[in-house]
Amino acid sequence: MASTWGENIKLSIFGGSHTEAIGVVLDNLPPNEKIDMEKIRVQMARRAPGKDKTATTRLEADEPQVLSGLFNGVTTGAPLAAIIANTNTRSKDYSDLKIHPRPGHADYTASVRYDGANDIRGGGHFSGRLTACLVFAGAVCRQILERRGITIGAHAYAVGSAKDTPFDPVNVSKDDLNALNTRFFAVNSPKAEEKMRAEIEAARLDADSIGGIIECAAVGVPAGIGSPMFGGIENVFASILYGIPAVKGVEFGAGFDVACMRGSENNDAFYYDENGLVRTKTNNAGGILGGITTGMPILFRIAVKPTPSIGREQHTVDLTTKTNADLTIHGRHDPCIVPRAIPVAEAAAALALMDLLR
Ligand SMILES: Cc1cc2nc3c(=O)[nH]c(=O)nc-3n(C[C@H](O)[C@H](O)[C@H](O)COP(=O)(O)O)c2cc1C
Ligand SMILES: C=C(O[C@@H]1CC(C(=O)O)=C[C@@H](OP(=O)(O)O)[C@H]1O)C(=O)O
Repeated sequence: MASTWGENIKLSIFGGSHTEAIGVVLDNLPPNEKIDMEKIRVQMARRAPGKDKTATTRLEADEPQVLSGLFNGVTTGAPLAAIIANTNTRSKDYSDLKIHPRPGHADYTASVRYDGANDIRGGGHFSGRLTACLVFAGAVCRQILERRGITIGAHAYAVGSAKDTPFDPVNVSKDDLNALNTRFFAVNSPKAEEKMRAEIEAARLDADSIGGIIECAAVGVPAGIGSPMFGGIENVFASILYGIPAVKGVEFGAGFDVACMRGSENNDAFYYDENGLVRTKTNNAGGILGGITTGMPILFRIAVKPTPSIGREQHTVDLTTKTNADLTIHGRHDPCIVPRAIPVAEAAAALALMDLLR
């Protein structure tokens, strides 16, 4: 499987939702970087399952066990390897799904691709559980990036029809991002969180699920990072963001809205600020021109689909009898993926920047 990523750093993720553990190897990190395990735990806890009514009831400690690459609290330069135990599995919920693939999940395509040998339990290697590994690796990288003046933060931009206050594309600051990037279900406006929780609860009570959008920003990234044609910021970010299960769209800056703008409206006018730095008056470009950073905040949004495993009866097929069938899924699923995926988006951004800066 293509579970290895990165040009300059090498990220490799292994395991399945119900295997003994999942794990991650991250290679070519700079040596002698101090890594605070407590900061890693804060990020892991933001994503961990079993948190509240917006999440799956599967409860996992998500305590990473570092096997190598850290010694006396600093990176050694050797591959950093960690595992995270799977303890609260309930594999019987999945016994029927090899025959009756879940609409919206990877059961059918995985079975075709891997000749039926794929581990179906908990979604196997396709599970959102694997994002615990992304968060671990991202939590390491973001500590290194912080020391280089880079701060990353994200919030729930939308859940169903409930919307949060978006980032100010020009002035989003380190303080704004630091107010978000250690929180569960981070939002700019508490009112928005209330409305989002109501949307999630309504879907849950309806034996259904709901999607949304996560907005993420990185500030302090100097101008001049990234390369044409395929090594640009958009290329590198998109390739890791699409590795997050359930992500179906990625947009940068004004994104798809540019399609209905005129050039005079979309172009971000340059000016020199009081420190002699080139800045732009607007930031429709999301901090990226020609794949290269402008020095303005990098801004992107990801569209997260509604959780495929829902409680309602659905139509599927029986792969053994080759007939149409009905399916009722038994299991513990997130009614909405957005709240738990916020730290995952930040982690992906940290990995992308680490790769681009290395
Ligand atoms: C943090 C996170 C949690 C998820 N939780 C669930 C879940 O509880 N149930 C489910 O069916 N899918 C869940 N997903 C989504 C599926 O893993 C995903 O839809 C599936 O692997 C198919 O991949 P695709 O949606 O990218 O096509 C979750 C994804 C993430 C990132
Ligand atoms: C365990 C996690 O989320 C899981 C992601 C997931 C899926 O299909 O993606 C399905 C569920 O797995 P299970 O049926 O084993 O409970 C979620 O609980 C996690 O994110 O740590």
